[in-house]
Amino acid sequence: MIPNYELHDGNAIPLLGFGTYKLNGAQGVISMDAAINNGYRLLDSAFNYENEGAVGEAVRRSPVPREQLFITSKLPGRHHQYDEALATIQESLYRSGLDYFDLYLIHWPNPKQDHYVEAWQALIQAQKFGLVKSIGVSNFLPEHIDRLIAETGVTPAVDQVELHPYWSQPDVVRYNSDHHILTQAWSPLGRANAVLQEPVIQEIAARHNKSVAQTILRWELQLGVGVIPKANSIHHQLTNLDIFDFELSTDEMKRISALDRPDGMNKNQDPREYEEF
Ligand SMILES: NC(=O)C1=CN([C@@H]2O[C@H](COP(=O)(O)OP(=O)(O)OC[C@H]3O[C@@H](n4cnc5c(N)ncnc54)[C@H](OP(=O)(O)O)[C@@H]3O)[C@@H](O)[C@H]2O)C=CC1
Ligand SMILES: O=C(O)C(=O)[C@@H](O)[C@H](O)C(=O)CO
Repeated sequence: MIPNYELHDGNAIPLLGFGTYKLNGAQGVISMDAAINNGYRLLDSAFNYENEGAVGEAVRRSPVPREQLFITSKLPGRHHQYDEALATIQESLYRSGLDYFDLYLIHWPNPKQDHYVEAWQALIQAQKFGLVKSIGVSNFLPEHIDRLIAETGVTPAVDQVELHPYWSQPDVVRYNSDHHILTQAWSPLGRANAVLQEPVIQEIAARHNKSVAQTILRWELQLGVGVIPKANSIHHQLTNLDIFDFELSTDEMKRISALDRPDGMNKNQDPREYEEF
């Protein structure tokens, strides 16, 4: 039901996945388990979410074979130095109880700290060791990716960035597409902020008999972007999957894209400045 995208390394990734930020502990496992039962195959986690153990437990509880699931985790900023990065990827695996991740990302470039190139070298090595199948980055701008390619010769397979109608980053999406890097949208629903009350999208959604959230996710897919909405609510989980039976027109796509605004970032986490450890 969910289409895959073929990454430049030959691996396939579902274009719609399940975000797990803030899904922790037993309730987190229940929510992730429900998501898999409802049809999601990709779970997006991170070392810093402190829920890699819950992700692993949901995978083990699921009747879906491990090889049909796609599990992502991410390297935190405090462990960018090469040896620490490799040990952290191993620690992520121990926490999850999994043998490998399908995708591992550098969570933030932290350009002031300036160790993201050696973090990338560690991800390249982890892929060679078989700890991770695909490697990528998150919150990287073209200038950061240019440097990774220039200094290592290896292009990330994925760039996971903030993307929703108020912050659609067309330059990043174009750069990634030109380099066969899949852009994946985090907070694709703007973390349920005012965008869900946006009149332009309400009008377009009503025309298609869909919700605003479904219309936004559809707009993102038609931009060529993967999406990982988080939903604890079962109703949200199900409706977010139901976005493959309608299509937005070119004009509707343009009207939603026109909502982009200079102050549209949700929490002012500009990767040029923001550092997360
Ligand atoms: N790489 C990075 O730096 C980052 C990555 N991420 C990843 O991206 C994922 C998604 O982003 P996130 O920040 O969680 O925000 P989302 O944009 O996915 O929004 C989640 C919120 O939207 C609500 N929601 C979900 N579906 C619907 C719907 N159909 N209608 C109305 N409301 C809905 C959820 O409610 P409820 O839960 O109650 O159902 C929740 O409050 C994260 O979980 C994480 O995996 C996020 C931030 C940064
Ligand atoms: O959720 C993530 O992946 C993050 O990187 C965090 O920055 C998150 O966006 C957050 O809101 C932390 O306060």
